Amino acid sequence: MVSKIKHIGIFTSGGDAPGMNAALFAVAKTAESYGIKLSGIRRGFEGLIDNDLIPLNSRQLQRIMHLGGTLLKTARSDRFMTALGQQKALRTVQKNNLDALIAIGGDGTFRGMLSLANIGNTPFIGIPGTIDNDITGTDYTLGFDSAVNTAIKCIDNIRDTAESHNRVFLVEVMGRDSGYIGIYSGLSCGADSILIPESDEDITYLLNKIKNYDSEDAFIVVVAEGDALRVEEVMSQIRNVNPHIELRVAKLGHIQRGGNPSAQDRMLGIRLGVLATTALIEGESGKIAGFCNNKPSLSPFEGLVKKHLINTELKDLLTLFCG
Ligand SMILES: Nc1ncnc2c1ncn2[C@@H]1O[C@H](COP(=O)(O)OP(=O)(O)OP(=O)(O)O)[C@@H](O)[C@H]1O
Ligand SMILES: O=P(O)(O)OC[C@H]1O[C@](O)(CO)[C@@H](O)[C@@H]1O
Repeated sequence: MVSKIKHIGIFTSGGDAPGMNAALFAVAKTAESYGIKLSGIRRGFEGLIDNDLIPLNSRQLQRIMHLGGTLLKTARSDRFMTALGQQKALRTVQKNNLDALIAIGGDGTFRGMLSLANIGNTPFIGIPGTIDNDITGTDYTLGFDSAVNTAIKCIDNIRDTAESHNRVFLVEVMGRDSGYIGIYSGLSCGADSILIPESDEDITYLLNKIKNYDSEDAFIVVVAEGDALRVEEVMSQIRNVNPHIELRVAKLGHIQRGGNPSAQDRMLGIRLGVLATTALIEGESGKIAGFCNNKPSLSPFEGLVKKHLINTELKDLLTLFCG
């Protein structure tokens, strides 16, 4: 197939996520197979504003596709939130004769791409890359599985010490507005309680369970960072209902965003990279590449909303195991 696209620009934006390098590798490999030039834009929208481009090839990416982070670096760009920043970004696209763009990031990145689309007409496709798994149009985002695996390792370690001391532990996991890391890691570690932004009943379950708690067993509470009740507030509510227990807090933080991607994220990066590049070549634009029910899917950016809802099956699991 002869494509009108001769030169693609690609960048990573928002929080880094394990698997981004695998996706870059797959885009490079696919582009090369069609004789398309690939340029990497460094530091997300910041690099687009500053005309910070580097050539990319699959050989160089093959050697680092197993690493976490992103070769292209990433950023949260306040300058791109302004009309001036967006104009400068568009000039970079024109100056470098970029025929199409691929953005790897979260929902903020995709909102940014929509702003760019409003002032220019460069075709673009998004690859969902965020550990939060808070995007519609795909069952899983790049980096989520690795982040959950990292959180699980940490919580397992915490259980060892909690069991030894008969302690109650509050473990805060990441997820700016999303409880996906919380519910997956909590269920996988046998947590006694899981607090997520998508549930209102979870704190009631927790307080009911813990008010008369008097046991030699550890008691693990996983709290999503985005939950309406912050860890400190949860701690004080627990102390109010049961002042006798020994309580400790562990915030896992950015540990969850680093590390080599899991097999699942490497494969997802490869699949999404190929899907996004071939979609552009076939004339698609304004879509997010994803996998739904294990099948490739392209969803329009316009319909994109943050995936706030935890489905009924997961909610039922939460009630069964933590209710
Ligand atoms: N409404 C918007 N208009 C224009 N640009 C935006 C908009 N929202 C976000 N952006 C741009 O996209 C960048 C990335 O967004 P954000 O920081 O929300 O991360 P993200 O892509 O959602 O990833 P993560 O889920 O890892 O946080 C922002 O720093 C900003 O430059
Ligand atoms: O690294 P930063 O900019 O502090 O962002 C932290 C946020 O990014 C995320 O890790 C998503 O990338 C959220 O879970 C978290 O709230």
